[in-house]
Amino acid sequence: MNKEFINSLFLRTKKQFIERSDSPYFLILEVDQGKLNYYKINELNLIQDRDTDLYVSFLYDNLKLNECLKRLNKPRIYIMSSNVEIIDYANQFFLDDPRFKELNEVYCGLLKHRPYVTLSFGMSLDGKIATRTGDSKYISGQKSRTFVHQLRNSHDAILVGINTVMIDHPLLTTRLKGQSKDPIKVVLDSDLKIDLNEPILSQLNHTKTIIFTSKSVDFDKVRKITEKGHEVISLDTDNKPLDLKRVLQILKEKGIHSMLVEGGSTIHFSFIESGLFDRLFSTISPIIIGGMTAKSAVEGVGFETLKESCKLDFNKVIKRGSDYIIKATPRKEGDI
Ligand SMILES: NC(=O)C1=CN([C@@H]2O[C@H](COP(=O)(O)OP(=O)(O)OC[C@H]3O[C@@H](n4cnc5c(N)ncnc54)[C@H](OP(=O)(O)O)[C@@H]3O)[C@@H](O)[C@H]2O)C=CC1
Ligand SMILES: Nc1c(N[C@@H]2O[C@H](COP(=O)(O)O)[C@@H](O)[C@H]2O)[nH]c(=O)[nH]c1=O
Repeated sequence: MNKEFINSLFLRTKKQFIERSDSPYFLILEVDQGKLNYYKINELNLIQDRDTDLYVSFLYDNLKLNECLKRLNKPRIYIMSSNVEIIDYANQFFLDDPRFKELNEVYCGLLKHRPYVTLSFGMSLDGKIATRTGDSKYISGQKSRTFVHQLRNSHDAILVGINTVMIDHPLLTTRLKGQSKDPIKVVLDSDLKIDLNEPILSQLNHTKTIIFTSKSVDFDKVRKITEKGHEVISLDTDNKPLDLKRVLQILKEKGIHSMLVEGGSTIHFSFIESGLFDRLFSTISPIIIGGMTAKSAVEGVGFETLKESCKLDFNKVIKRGSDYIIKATPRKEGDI
């Protein structure tokens, strides 16, 4: 794909994207051998890039998208939008259509130099994500956990911090009825503390795990991990915490376009503080955990003043079983 071409398109339309509340999306089709089969180009005013096999169209409604996709034969599809609802819709559409499931070459996301980042956590009514002893499985009820597995299914990767791995020993797989896809697992672990017997490093796991570390780590351990089929990426510094921008950039270069961040509290704060997320799902369950030392959903050092705090918009409240899932997105500058 010609990134420069796409970037220039994005820049040209940025103003329009931001100003319209029903922001349009554009569809980029990379088509087999330059042929658009069974498809009337004029219908969507497709623009063709001279140097590549890319066709671009600006779309305003989902119906047209359905029509267009049904007629195409083996396209690679990139749907870009500044509107997360559209991304959700498009993800849903492709997941429901077996033809596109097979293609597995669909990218729905924002045009950025990093993956599209979704934060998700399950907390008690009093904002705790674990008890003081670290017991956390599970705070969320069965139905909201299914929702989280749907999120896992629709993201390319899932990221957690090393403490979560060491305390929870998670699987981080997608467990849904019927066909589903496991995300690539990503762990931030500066000192490579991860135990080789962790479930996410077991060979029974289908997708690989990428561990980000700092420069000085035990190379023998790195070898053992890579022999199991996983990857260790050492950032060229011993600075702590690991540089999230760099981590995200590397993941994007590896073809990871969307990433779910599932904790814990320290990781959440890092993403929030640096503004490196696009949406957040907070699942609230009707239980109270209490305890000064029990982890809250977001910790780290926290913001000093309310002025500095992270402002969000509530977009949606979803009821799943006895839980409420709140979807929120970062408030854009200038919003009230
Ligand atoms: N209910 C829920 O939804 C969830 C609950 N949890 C709970 O959260 C708890 C763990 O949370 P917590 O202790 O905060 O630990 P985290 O899982 O957030 O891991 C934090 C560690 O990650 C490493 N790290 C590396 N780079 C970064 C970075 N840029 N930003 C932040 N951390 C980085 C650091 O260790 P180092 O310096 O060694 O690299 C840091 O101490 C567990 O009890 C778990 O059960 C976790 C997830 C979800
Ligand atoms: N406990 C908890 C969550 N925990 C997250 O899920 C991970 C466990 O995944 P798995 O081993 O695949 O089931 C755990 O390490 C943490 O990242 N998430 C939620 O939505 N709600 C919950 O109540």
